[in-house]
Amino acid sequence: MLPVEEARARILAALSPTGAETVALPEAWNRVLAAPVAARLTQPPAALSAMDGYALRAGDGAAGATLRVVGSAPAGHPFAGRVGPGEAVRIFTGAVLPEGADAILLQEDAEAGDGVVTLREAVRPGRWIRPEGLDFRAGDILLHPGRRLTARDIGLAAAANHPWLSVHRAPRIAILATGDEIVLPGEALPRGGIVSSNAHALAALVRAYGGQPVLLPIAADRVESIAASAGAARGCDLLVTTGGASVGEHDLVQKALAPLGLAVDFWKIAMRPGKPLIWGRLGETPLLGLPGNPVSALTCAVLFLGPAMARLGGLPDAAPPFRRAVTAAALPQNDAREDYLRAFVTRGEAGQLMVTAAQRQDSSMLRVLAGAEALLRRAPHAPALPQGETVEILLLSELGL
Ligand SMILES: Nc1nc2c(c(=O)[nH]1)N[C@H]1C(S)=C(S)[C@@H](COP(=O)(O)OP(=O)(O)OC[C@H]3O[C@@H](n4cnc5c(N)ncnc54)[C@H](O)[C@@H]3O)O[C@H]1N2
Ligand code: MOO
Repeated sequence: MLPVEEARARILAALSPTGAETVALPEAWNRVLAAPVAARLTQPPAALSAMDGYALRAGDGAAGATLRVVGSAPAGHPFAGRVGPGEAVRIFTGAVLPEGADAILLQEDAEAGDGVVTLREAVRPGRWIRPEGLDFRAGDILLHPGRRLTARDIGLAAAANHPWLSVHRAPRIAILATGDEIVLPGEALPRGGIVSSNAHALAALVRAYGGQPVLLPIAADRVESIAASAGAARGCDLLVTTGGASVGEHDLVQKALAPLGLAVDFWKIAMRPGKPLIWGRLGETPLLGLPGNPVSALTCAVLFLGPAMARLGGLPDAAPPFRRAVTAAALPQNDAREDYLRAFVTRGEAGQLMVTAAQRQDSSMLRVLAGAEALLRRAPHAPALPQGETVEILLLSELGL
């Protein structure tokens, strides 16, 4: 069986980023930038006052001096003249510094008279002046491709005079749940019926990873039914199936899709939960076949679908963000499969992450998964560990899950 790392590498090697589309700035939040954002102007475009007060020549700025006020410069209305010796211009925050001036007297340090102003404090040259280009200059590259855009980035792009941005198209991920026993939440349940949680959980996960989920009709455990539903995935960037991945004669995903041109790259990996993972291509569409057990499906989604979506979405780093944590309870020896334990996380006295594996690890138990804060990685053949040892975890909240 294939090691987890190798399985992920093969998945990533088969995928390339989606094309670019242009979106208006408010739509660009959380999208991945596809082209560099260069400043279209210099910011600030000229030297500006950072305070309300008076613009003057620093040489005139001794405490006790009285200057003639020759004009006013509100923001957006630059003073047309020049500040000469013995003169000052009333100025406001964000206004262009008038020619000739090189210092600002704070309003709080000024005594305004009739057409004059007296300095209560000396001024310092350059104080309270934002020089031209303090933040950026025209042509500076402010944001690089591959960046997931934050609210701060949107502000920066707006300040640089970009009304639209070029971003990667959000990956379209088709989700196909299979199984005779599967019904949609809220439907009448036949005897032996199971409510399909996988499709909904996966759709939410796809959203959390910045993709667009496309929910296909549930397929029964019949070759024609699976083939018909899967056909609707054409045009998507990836088809994810759940269920029917294992070895039973009702586990039909591969059998149903083979006549449609399914080329399997690998099936079965050395991982728990998630052993019967399928990776291949259905015609043009990459296919990730997840196991039906809900915890297996979601754990595989974290370890393989998340990275696959990062690659499709144009992010430079697709590896899951493992963190170090300290065991708060002992762990047993592991077998040959890389194990991902549902685990609870607290903070130790020094702020370190402390992790405890849940007692029950059955791959059907969604309540345990929903209550867990992390997946705790156990390498193949990892030895038993006492309390206080370092392990690797994936923090589910950090993944937006
Ligand atoms: N003899 C063997 N049996 C099994 C093996 C094996 O190696 N030899 N592998 C086991 C492992 S590991 C897993 S994981 C499961 C995976 O099986 P399938 O992918 O074929 O999944 P199903 O059999 O269709 O379903 C398994 C389980 O999950 C429930 N399920 C399915 N779809 C959904 C859904 N959309 N929402 C919620 N729950 C779902 C289904 O009812 C089953 O209970 O195989 C083991 N067997
Ligand atoms: O690998 Mo299965 O996912 O053990 O439950």
